[in-house]
Parts: sequence; structure tokens; C-alpha cells
Amino acid sequence: MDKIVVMGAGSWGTALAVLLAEKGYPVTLWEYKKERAEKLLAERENPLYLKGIKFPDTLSVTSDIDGLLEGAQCVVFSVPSQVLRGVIESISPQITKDIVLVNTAKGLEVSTGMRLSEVMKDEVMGKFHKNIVVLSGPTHAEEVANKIPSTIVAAGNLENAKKIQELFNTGSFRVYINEDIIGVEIGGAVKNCLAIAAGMADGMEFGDNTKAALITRGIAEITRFGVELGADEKTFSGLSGIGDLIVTCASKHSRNRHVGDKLGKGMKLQEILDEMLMVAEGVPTVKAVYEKSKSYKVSMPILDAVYKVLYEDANAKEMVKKLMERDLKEEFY
Ligand SMILES: NC(=O)c1ccc[n+]([C@@H]2O[C@H](COP(=O)([O-])OP(=O)(O)OC[C@H]3O[C@@H](n4cnc5c(N)ncnc54)[C@H](O)[C@@H]3O)[C@@H](O)[C@H]2O)c1
Ligand SMILES: O=P(O)(O)OC[C@H](O)CO
Repeated sequence: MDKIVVMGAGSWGTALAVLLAEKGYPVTLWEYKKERAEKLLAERENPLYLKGIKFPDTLSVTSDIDGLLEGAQCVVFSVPSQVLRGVIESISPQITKDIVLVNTAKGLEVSTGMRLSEVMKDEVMGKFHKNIVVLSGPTHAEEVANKIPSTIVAAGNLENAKKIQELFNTGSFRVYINEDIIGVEIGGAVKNCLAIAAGMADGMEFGDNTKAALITRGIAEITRFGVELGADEKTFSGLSGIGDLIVTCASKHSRNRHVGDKLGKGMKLQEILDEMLMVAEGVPTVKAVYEKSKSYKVSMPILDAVYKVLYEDANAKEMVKKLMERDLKEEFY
């Protein structure tokens, strides 16, 4: 690889850029704020998001868009889902058909309900859609950057997924492949919404039983939704399904679980978001999933409850009572 561009210098973009640069690839990390890009270059680390992780010599930083993709063979997107379209639009004239585009953001676009690879296809006019790969799984940036053994899935057509598997794989970052883009994207997007519910349970000081219930019934909801959208059911028992749901519902690093925790303790959503430096993708995505699940007639009671607490000011404890008192049913149907 002669050049890899990583768009987005938050926690995940920085962790992935460092991982690739440590493998010896020339990497350009793009940050949209000029003063922040200059600070990253001067300090050769990103103390705001990943304190103590030094930038290898092969990593450069810029906020320039002009000529950014010149000579690049791979572009990795690590910006929040709701700004992805605008970011791709800004570089779209520079995207040639040989460049592999890798999305690592997790969410659905609220204004269209699209999966993010659909947004990407839309922006490159469908011409290069075979070159779109989704990289998703249970991987908090803080742990990946500190070389804690982690696993992830590259989803796309076999040829490109294999390229990305080899590009990113390291001794502490093991990359699997899967051709089911829909399943991998839906798992990564919807788990963030369910993790808000798990956080609420923590905030209300419920126990391990509740957490296990939310994870297990949560993956049932994600699977029903994904299969209806065309995903392969078995993807949800994999890393980007149950794997990512477990890590996000349980981890001290999770921003989505954190939002839920504060809601469960009685804080208002806007207050919580105002205090946060990082994006919590479940907050916008729950809107898109709520709308889409209604139009596809998929039953998602936990997701509905999260939506109502976030956007209709419902009381979290009341929603738990309602969930527990629903009509009794069989476990699988
Ligand atoms: N942090 C993780 O552990 C992790 C792991 C896997 C996937 N992801 C996903 O990666 C994506 C990015 O997450 P993150 O954790 O790096 O977020 P973050 O909050 O740490 O950083 C977000 C980045 O996006 C940039 N940004 C914000 N608004 C922008 C705009 N309008 N235009 C361009 N850039 C903008 C910010 O400057 C920042 O660099 C999310 O979809 C997240 O779900 C994160
Ligand atoms: O911190 P969260 O909750 O946004 O989750 C980050 C990653 O998606 C975990 O795989």
C-alpha cells in the first residue's frame, strides 16, 4: 500500500490510523478542524481521545481536502454516522474506481433510514460499490490502541474483504471476513440503541439478571429486524452481532451505555450530551430504527422503550414495568 487515508481523528480513527502506521503503511489522518489537526501534528499524539498513544513516523495529519486522495489505495471513514454523507461528498470527486472505501462508523442515517454503505453508494453514484467494505465488531478504541487482543469483521465482496482483512490484521487485532454486509451493518448500528437500555438498567441499579435479559432479548430484536432487511440470521451470532452487543452493554468505555446510565439516574438527554466529548451513535440511530421497524412491522419492544425515554420523555422505570407486564409469549417464534 502506498497510501491510506483515515477520515476522522476521533478515538476510532486515531486508533486505526496508528495501527496501520505501526504496520509500516504511510497513513494520512484527516481531521476536519484545522487547529486540531495542527495540534495533533505538533504533539504527535491525540490526548483528547487517546492519551499516551504515540504517532508512528509514517503517520501524518492534515485538515486539507485538496489532493487528499492523491496516490491513495484505501480510504477509511471513522466519522459520526450523521456526518458521513457530507464527508464523502467533500472528497467524492477524488474517489477513483480502484480505491477501496472502508466504513467503520456504526449507525443508520436518520434523514433517510439508510445503512451507511448505502449512503456511501449514493455518494459515489453506485459506480464503485463493489469496493465498499464495512469493518465492525467488539472493538473499543482504548483497548485496540493498547494492543489488548481484539477481533473484528471485514464485510464486503470476498476480494475486497480479504484485502482489508490482511491490511488491518495484527497480532492483537484479528480480522475475520463475512460477505453479509447488511447483517454486519445492522448488528453494529442497532447494538448501540440496546446498550442505552443496558446503561439505564445500570443507572437504576438493577442487577446482572437484567443485563443478561437485555442482551439476550436485545439480540432477538436485532436479529428479527436484520433478517427482515435481508441479513443472514447467523451473522447476529457473530462478532458484529452478539459480540458487539455484549461489549457495548458491559464496557466501562461505552458511550452508549454511559448515556443510558445517566438517563437511568434521572438526567435529561440534552444535559448528558452537552457533557460528552464523544459521539453516542445510539441516540440518533434509535430514531431511524424506530421508524424503520414500524414500516417493516418488526416487533422491537426494548428499542421502542429506549426511543420513548429519549424522545418522548417517558420515565425509564415506567417503561421497565410496561416491558415486564406485556402479554406472555414463547421464547422463540
Ligand atoms: N470509539 C470506538 O471505540 C469505536 C469503535 C468502533 C466503531 N466506532 C464508530 O466510529 C465512529 C466514530 O467514533 P469515534 O469513537 O471515533 O467518535 P469520537 O467522538 O471519538 O470522534 C468523532 C470524530 O469525528 C469528527 N467529526 C465530528 N463532526 C464532524 C464533521 N461534521 N465533519 C467531520 N468530522 C467530524 C470529530 O472531530 C472527531 O474526530 C462512530 O460511528 C462509532 O460508532 C467507534
Ligand atoms: O462506546 P460505544 O458505545 O460507542 O461503542 C463503541 C464501539 O462500537 C464498540 O465496538
